[in-house]
Formats: sequence, C-alpha cells, structure tokens
Amino acid sequence: MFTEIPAVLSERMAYLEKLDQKDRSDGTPRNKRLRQITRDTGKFLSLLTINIPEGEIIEIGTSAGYSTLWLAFAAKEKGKKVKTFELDEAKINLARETFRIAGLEDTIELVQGDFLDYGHQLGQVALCFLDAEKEVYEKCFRLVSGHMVRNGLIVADNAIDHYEGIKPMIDLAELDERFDCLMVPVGNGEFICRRK
Ligand SMILES: C[S@@+](CC[C@H](N)C(=O)[O-])C[C@H]1O[C@@H](n2cnc3c(N)ncnc32)[C@H](O)[C@@H]1O
Repeated sequence: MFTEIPAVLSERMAYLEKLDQKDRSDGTPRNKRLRQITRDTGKFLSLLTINIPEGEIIEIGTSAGYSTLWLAFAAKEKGKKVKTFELDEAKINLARETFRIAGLEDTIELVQGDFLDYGHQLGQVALCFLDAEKEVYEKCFRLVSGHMVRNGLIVADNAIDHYEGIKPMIDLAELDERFDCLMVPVGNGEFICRRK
C-alpha cells in the first residue's frame, strides 16, 4: 500500500515533516510545536487501520494533521472515515489546510474542542489513536475503553519517550481484563490495547 500513496498526500506529509523538524530546532515553544509522530509510526498506524473491525476510527490530538493523514489513507481504502479532535486554533487551521490539499476532506471530520467534552458522544470504536497531552491519557482511556468493539485497538503514542508521563494509563490498561496490552518499540513507543 505504501507504494500507492498519492503524490498530493506524500508531498503534504513531506512538507509537515520539514515543518516539524524546523519546530524542534528553532526554539519554537513546546505548545506551538507540531510534535508529530515519526514516519514509521505513521506507516504502522496505516497497517493497523487497514485491518480493524467495523466501528469508528478516532484520533485525540490532530496537530497539523500528519498522523491523521496516515490513518485516513488506510481508512479511505476501506471506505471509512476518521474523526479527529484538536484544541488549538492555529493547529486546526493548519490541519484544515492539510486535509484540503491532500484531498481527504471527505474522509476526515475535524472536531474543534477538548476531547474530554465529547467522549460521552462516542459510538462503537474500532481504533483510537491517542496522542494528546500526557496528563489526559488516563482520562481518555477511561472514556474510550467502554466503547471499544471486539478486536478494536487503542494505540497510545509516546509510550517509551514519555513512559513516566503516561504510566497511570498504562497501569490502568494492564490491570483491565477486557484488554490485551503490548508495548511496541516503533517510533517513540506505541502502547497497544486490544479489546478482547
Ligand atoms: C503530540 S500533538 C499531536 C500530533 C499529531 N497526532 C501528529 O502526529 O501529527 C498533541 C496535540 O493534542 C492536542 N490536545 C491536547 N489535549 C487535547 C484534548 N484534550 N483534546 C483535543 N486535543 C488535545 C494539542 O493541542 C496538540 O496539538
């Protein structure tokens, strides 16, 4: 599938990768940085998404839409959509531009606001990519876990480089008998919870 990424999509991905690199080296304050997933993590998300069961695909933490592109690329192949949540207005504007340029506006629904205010509206979830502030991971897990379909996946980013920050969520998930959990050393570490 990676040989079939449309040019407009791979060009926007490359543009965002450069923007993210620039952010990391030019002193941009942390809250303004894009803080994107790695390219390997993006590919990993696409591979997971192409094989998920029926249900919603959601993302918590859009930033400029880089990770959303990897989710949506695979979702589109399956005729599915991605719903992604973002708080920050400047990043929302950049994400809208991303989805328009990549021709994925019909595949992606961008929700402006705090995911924690929307959690109660969730339907049946097949895949949740969690990449927000580390302090909210545990709350997000509590909100999403009851909505997961059988074989659905919660994938939490930064599980290795911010292990201490998200440990409360990891501990909670590992004690939860509804889930099989695994730390995957791709990118910055992806903690995967599969609904049994
Ligand atoms: C690490 S960045 C996301 C990077 C993005 N997933 C990517 O790889 O391209 C985290 C983003 O989550 C957003 N965020 C943090 N807490 C949130 C919340 N409770 N609801 C929605 N967005 C949130 C932040 O504004 C920030 O843009």
